[in-house]
Amino acid sequence: MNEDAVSSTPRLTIGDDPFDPEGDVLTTDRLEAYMDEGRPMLNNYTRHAKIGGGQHGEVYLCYKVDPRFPPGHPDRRIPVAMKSVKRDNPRAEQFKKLRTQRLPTSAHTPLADRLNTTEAKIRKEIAIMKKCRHPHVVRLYEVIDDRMKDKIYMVMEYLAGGEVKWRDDRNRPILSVEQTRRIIRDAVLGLEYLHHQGIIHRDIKPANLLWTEDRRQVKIADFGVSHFSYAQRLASAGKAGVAEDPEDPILLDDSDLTRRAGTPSFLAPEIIYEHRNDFSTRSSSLANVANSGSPSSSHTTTSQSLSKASSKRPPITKAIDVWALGVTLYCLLFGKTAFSSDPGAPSSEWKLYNSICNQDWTADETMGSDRIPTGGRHPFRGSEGAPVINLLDQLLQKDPKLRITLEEVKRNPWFLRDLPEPKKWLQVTSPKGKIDVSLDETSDAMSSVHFRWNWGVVLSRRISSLFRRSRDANRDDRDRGVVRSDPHVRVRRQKSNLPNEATQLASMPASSSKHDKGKQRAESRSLRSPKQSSSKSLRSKSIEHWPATRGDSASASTSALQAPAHLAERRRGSVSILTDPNHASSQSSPTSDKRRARFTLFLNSISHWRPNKYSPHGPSPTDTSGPSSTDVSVRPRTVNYGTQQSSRVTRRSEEALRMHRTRISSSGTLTADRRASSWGQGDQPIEFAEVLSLNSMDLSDSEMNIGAGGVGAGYPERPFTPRTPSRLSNMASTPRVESAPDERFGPACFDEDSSTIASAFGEDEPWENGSNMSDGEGEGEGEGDEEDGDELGDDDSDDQDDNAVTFSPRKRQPPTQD
Ligand SMILES: Nc1ncnc2c1ncn2[C@@H]1O[C@H](COP(=O)(O)OP(=O)(O)OP(=O)(O)O)[C@@H](O)[C@H]1O
Repeated sequence: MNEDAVSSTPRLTIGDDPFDPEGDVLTTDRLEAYMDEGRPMLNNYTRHAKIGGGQHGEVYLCYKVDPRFPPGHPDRRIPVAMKSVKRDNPRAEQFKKLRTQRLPTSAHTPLADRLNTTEAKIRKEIAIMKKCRHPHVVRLYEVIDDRMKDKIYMVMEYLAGGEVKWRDDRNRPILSVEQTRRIIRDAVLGLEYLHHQGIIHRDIKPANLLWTEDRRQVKIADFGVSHFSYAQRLASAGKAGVAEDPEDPILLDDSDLTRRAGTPSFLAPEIIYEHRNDFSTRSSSLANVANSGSPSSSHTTTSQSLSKASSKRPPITKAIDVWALGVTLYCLLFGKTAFSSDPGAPSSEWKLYNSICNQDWTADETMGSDRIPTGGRHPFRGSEGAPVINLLDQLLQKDPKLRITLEEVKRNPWFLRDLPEPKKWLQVTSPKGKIDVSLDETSDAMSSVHFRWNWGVVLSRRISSLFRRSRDANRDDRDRGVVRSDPHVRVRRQKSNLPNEATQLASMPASSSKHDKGKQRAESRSLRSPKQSSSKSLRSKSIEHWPATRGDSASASTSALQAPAHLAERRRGSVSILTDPNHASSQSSPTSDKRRARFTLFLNSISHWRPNKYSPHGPSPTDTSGPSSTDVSVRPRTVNYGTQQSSRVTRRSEEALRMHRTRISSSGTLTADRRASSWGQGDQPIEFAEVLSLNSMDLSDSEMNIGAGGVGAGYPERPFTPRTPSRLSNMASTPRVESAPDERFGPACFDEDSSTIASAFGEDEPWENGSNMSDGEGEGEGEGDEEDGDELGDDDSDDQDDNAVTFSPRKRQPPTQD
């Protein structure tokens, strides 16, 4: 390749365009491990240093190689983080045996297999990360899932700055208050986006906030224990914003809720609720203290909330992330966690939880490495520390119902300080403007039959007549327990035992699974008018009142108008037709509802027909008889290394859910009540013992902070050194510090205009890698250094031990991409 050709070659991409906010996550079902010029390769990725290791997996720095560029060209490689997690489930052995029998490779993964231990965990993590496209959330580019291998690989955006460090070895803060504000601002933006997507992170802490290479941004990482809440997504985005996801069964699986997730010091009081004391006496004494010292009013609020919080176990909602964010802010400001056991006393988990539930936090006289005076725990109004202490007070509100929301955090004066245009910033960073699920997208997502509402008027007339003819036939079919499907296939499905439509609308369908009930409850709740909601409030005490009723009343009322059609369609297990709220509200009339219902029936009748989607060799799309019919892997794009022929068997999520229900309800790992109520979506609170198995065991002080991380080694003497050597920095995708302001977001931003504003930093000066920003010397040594023989040597030895991957010595032909 000559110079000119190289310079005109488009920038290297991962997948089609990894930085395209709309870009799909690539799914690759073949893994080839080989040595190329002495380096281990995994498909197109050269593997380098190990940059992290978690409970279940390892994270490696890798480089995507673009063969279009000659060796040595700066665009030939871009860094990525590759996390590998070993499939480790009870069926692993069985799989191995099956593999040796040379069963054909297929992405057709029985759902039951997806719901086991580690594999289920990573699949859920993947499913959640696939939903995320935000400048402050670590981006997933590709999933390499070769069923013949023991590991699943996640290729992610590489955050070269490492995790946020916040304390020195003597527990003193190492970040300035201004730096802290910027970090928290980034985290709030990322978290707000996640919540809007219906995702509860469950493990917010400094160690899960990763710096970009230039340390101008942090991004939220590690979705290993995150939870997708259908109700939350519904509340944030409205019905029109909730497209069914092919990975619903994985996302909605909450068997992990029976395990406590998160890091002890960052757990919200409602998670460890049984550790609360009887607050009635305690709260009054705290209130007295609060009133005696002319404190800011916020403390009184916290104290009063203790007694209220004691009456009943509050639902566990996204507010747990807000609490954890409060603890994170506290860590950054004070160099220690907000709650701990009594100093001097032998530490125990029980004491920590007791402290979280029952004790107030304290504030040092100064905060940050710049030692700004706080004014103590109860500063006078107008004092320098009052705004931030006040914010902490609201974040660390023990009663989740009274806890500040992220929307409110964003309006806090301390939080907004130093932003040039706060109003514009608030406007641009609102996730509500970011997620517009168009009708096209939803119809595409719901069914492989492409249906556009733009054609609706014309089409409706045509298919109304068609429908009239087909309706009776359909009805007959349904009565006989037959579903229309692939033109060549007619199979029986479980016959509904529901008496009639009216009964079904009035109560939850007896034939629908428990799994779906929580979803239905959440939907029907959001469909209620505010008035109806309030009249139901006595009945639904454990339900979180999602902000949709406040902020999205238009879509809520629209949804209410759509309720009959929607419930009718759900009753039949059909695809949902999602409409543009404005469009729908303007057209809502008995006639249009009727028409919509007809469409629903029509789609229901044809939705099982997906021409050319099935492999001729795959199982029947509607064959529900065996485990092989449970594949849910609707994958938008697949790169098939070695062969261009895809033998994917896709299945609509609705079918998958049905399969899933049958399995789950019989296995007993998931109940709607457990899922719904533990996340504030259901009427029946579960026994807390089901969620937590708390053992009061003694932990040392350091153990208590396990996972909190944050110790900056060598602070403050050692200057900050970027983890990625400068030579490689030139190749990194993230722009250098000197870059123009608009580029600061790097290629992962949404668009140029919003990127400047959307930056939590809100200003153009480069991030100061001050001497107090120690990165831990040696931590990144050799990382990413392509010439570093030791590093590769390490990798090699790892590889020899790695029974999941064997790097064959042969040099492989460059793979072809879609
Ligand atoms: N995208 C990334 N860029 C840079 N480093 C990363 C990235 N993802 C993870 N790491 C590093 O790898 C470490 C482990 O990653 P991660 O937390 O995702 O693994 P895990 O198995 O889920 O860990 P844990 O069991 O602690 O939850 C992180 O602490 C971080 O230092």
